[in-house]
Amino acid sequence: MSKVISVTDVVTRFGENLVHDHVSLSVGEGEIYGLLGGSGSGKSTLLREMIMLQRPESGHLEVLGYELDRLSRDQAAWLRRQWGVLFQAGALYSSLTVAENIGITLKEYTRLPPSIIDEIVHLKIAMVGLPDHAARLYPAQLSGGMVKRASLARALAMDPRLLFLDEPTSGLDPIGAEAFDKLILELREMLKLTVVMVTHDLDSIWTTVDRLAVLGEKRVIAEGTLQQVMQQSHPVIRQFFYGERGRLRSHHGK
Ligand SMILES: Nc1ncnc2c1ncn2[C@@H]1O[C@H](COP(=O)(O)OP(=O)(O)OP(=O)(O)O)[C@@H](O)[C@H]1O
Repeated sequence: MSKVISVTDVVTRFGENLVHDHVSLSVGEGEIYGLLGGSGSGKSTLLREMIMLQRPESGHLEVLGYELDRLSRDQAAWLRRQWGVLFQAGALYSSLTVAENIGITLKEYTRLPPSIIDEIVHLKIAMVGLPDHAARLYPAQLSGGMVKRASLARALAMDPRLLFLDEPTSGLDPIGAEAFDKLILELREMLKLTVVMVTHDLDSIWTTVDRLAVLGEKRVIAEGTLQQVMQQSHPVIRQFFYGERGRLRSHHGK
């Protein structure tokens, strides 16, 4: 499997706070890759580094064959259009309708006529399982699950090859979270996406993730398939998957 993201020896520091101390991992094409770890272990920061919102102090990140610290402006602009991002809070513009939120990047980055943009917007709305009338609603008129789906539709507006998700199921009830996981799996199949997902939702990990890295103690404690990672005896991993009582913390099998 070819690599689409390589993180090599990344060191990240905020003032005195050393967050990553030589973190390395790689994401293969077409994978749903989970970034796991306790609160403050640097998952979101690593995701932000992958999408060029932040730079590490040292080390290398390579995405789709490009080293992120050696890009021309044109290459950086091209690369930014190869991914869609779903941030934790959804981050839709509250003064725009769902359709306007989804169409905004198409308006900005393409010269497509409004009628075609409108068609694409409605296609994306259908793709994420929202009813067509949701196009006319404002974010405040949506349920939590609908906000996630509308944000996902916006992330998919430019037909990205990569999708970055930061805690996609947080704030959803178990049924909503399960439906969202199913949607991610369907979209990966349909659109041949590679997905990087920050999560600590165990059910989500069981059902969606192909490979994962567990961050802890400022580094990658384990990387591999769920089976490979669960075989590790590191206390952080035992605690994460087996909890205080040493019993497996999820009922779902993959
Ligand atoms: N912009 C910033 N300035 C200063 N410190 C930061 C900044 N961003 C993150 N940090 C710190 O870096 C550490 C890692 O934060 P990060 O949000 O990446 O962790 P996380 O694993 O995603 O945590 P959570 O699961 O709680 O979201 C934390 O100690 C945080 O306070």
